[in-house]
Amino acid sequence: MCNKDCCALKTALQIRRMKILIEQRRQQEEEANAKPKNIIVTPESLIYSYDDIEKMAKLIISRSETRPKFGLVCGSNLDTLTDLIENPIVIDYSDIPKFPDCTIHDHKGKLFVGTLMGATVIALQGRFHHYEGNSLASCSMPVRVLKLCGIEYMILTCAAGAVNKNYKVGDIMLIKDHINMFGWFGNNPLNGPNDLRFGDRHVIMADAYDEGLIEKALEIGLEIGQEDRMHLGVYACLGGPVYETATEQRFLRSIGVDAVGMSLVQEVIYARHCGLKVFSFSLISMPPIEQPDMPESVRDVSIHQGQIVCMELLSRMIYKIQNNL
Ligand SMILES: O=P(O)(O)O[C@@H]1C[C@H](O)[C@@H](CO)O1
Ligand code: HPA
Repeated sequence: MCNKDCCALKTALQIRRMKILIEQRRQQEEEANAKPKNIIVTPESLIYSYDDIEKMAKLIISRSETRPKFGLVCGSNLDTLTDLIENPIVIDYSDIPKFPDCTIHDHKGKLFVGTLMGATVIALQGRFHHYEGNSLASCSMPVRVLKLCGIEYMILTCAAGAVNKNYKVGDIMLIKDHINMFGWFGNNPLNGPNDLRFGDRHVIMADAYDEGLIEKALEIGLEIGQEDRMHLGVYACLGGPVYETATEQRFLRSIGVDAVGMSLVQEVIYARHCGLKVFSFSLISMPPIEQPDMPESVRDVSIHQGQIVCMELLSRMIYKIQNNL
């Protein structure tokens, strides 16, 4: 299913050609970086320097005895994912120099370092959203910190509203692709001078969501008998904090979007820029606009059931990856 759905344009040949082009441009970029800059907008990429990121990473890994393999960002309604982490060391964001504050419900501003299914995991209980007043580079900065901590896999989660009429509250959407509305209008966390220590100037996004990891997640859905609750879909990031209008939702549906949210894609961009493998899923927290809204108590129960499935999915994913299953 994945091969068919996961982008017709993603042929191996096309990606290889793009990689050759990127390699050719690396040298030009090194030369260009050495020249004085003539920058007309405040560049996102200058907000955190490599040194800033390295200092944060050193502080975090000094608290861990083993090398972390997995990074996790817990979305809204998904802070309970950190309950899976054994013997965690917990660091307040306020103790990490230059980390912004979390200002919204469910995002507690705590970083966990610990073990999950035998692997060392660094989990962020709280992300930064653009609508809170953060630049996109600040929103995605933690991904670079985790990269310098040594992780290989970036697991990104979020709450989302259903656009696909077959989705229900409490369902899980495995993200196979996204539409980056910010990017359409020239707003990208990579805007500005590129630091080659993180990655190349241009980033291929046609294979952003790792197909092998999606396959594993689909297998897990079957193993735990939750395949009806689990979907494979396309996420669109709007700016928030307002929810989309009915017309916006119909428009999103018409262009192939299955769920809509206010985050995640900028983190995926940073993760792919620095070569991390990405696995992402959304917990559906709002029904599509055409479905009648449900009483709060019913919605809470459905979300709670979804949270439990997300916990099972996460721990089995880590187990499978860790044991090459
Ligand atoms: O961090 P995520 O994307 O999970 O949070 C979403 C976006 C809003 O902050 C909130 C809306 O319900 O959930
Ligand atoms: O319904 C939604 N719409 C947009 N963003 C969201 N984030 C959580 N739920 C939603």
